[in-house]
Amino acid sequence: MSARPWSPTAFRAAARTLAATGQRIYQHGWSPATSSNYSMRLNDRYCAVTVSGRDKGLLSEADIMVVELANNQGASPGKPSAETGLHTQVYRRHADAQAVLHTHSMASTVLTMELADQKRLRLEGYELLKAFGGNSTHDTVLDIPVFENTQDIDALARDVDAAMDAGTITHAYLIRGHGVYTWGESMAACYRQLEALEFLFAVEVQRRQMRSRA
Ligand SMILES: CSCCC(=O)C(=O)COP(=O)(O)O
Ligand SMILES: [Zn+2]
Repeated sequence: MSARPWSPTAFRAAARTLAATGQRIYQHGWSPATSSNYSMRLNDRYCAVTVSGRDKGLLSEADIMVVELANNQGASPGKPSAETGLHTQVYRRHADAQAVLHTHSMASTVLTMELADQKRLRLEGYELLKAFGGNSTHDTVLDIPVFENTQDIDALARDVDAAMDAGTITHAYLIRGHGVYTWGESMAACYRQLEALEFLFAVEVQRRQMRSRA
């Protein structure tokens, strides 16, 4: 019987998965300069999350720690991601969420800055929209809300929660000039969504460039 309120075996497995996933994401160029954070649920009270400021290209199991979902406090050694509150908001809200990924790609950064003061990005008509849970056709629309960037993560988490109350967030949200958050019922599902999002963001950037040159 573990003395801790989470299973050490589950923590080690999550840490391995997070380290491997982080390295994979870094290879795509979506987590430059120590940016981004990743997490996995351990149980209904705790998640494993990246330690703040770690190089994601070198991410190892030692860069993962435990935080309590109710209060964002560390429950194992380390300083949790500065954006932990955006991960715990998802786990508190969605009992079926098992993984949360946040990246800082070139495409999400350019796109959200180019969207100026628009409050959402509309993705429409793409076959890859079928990578998102619940979609079985390209003939659909995915609206991704864009929040203004802020250093007040508690306030941003409250705004995201309110948008979820209003039903305007389904699979992901963007933060202007910053990046994207997405979540899933497994790390595989979450990663698939992230990969689809990053691909479609890059497509949208390229389409805008082509239009501006025409
Ligand atoms: C150098 S990136 C600025 C902070 C940020 O947006 C981020 O994603 C990484 O923060 P963390 O505390 O998780 O390292
Ligand atoms: Zn960030």
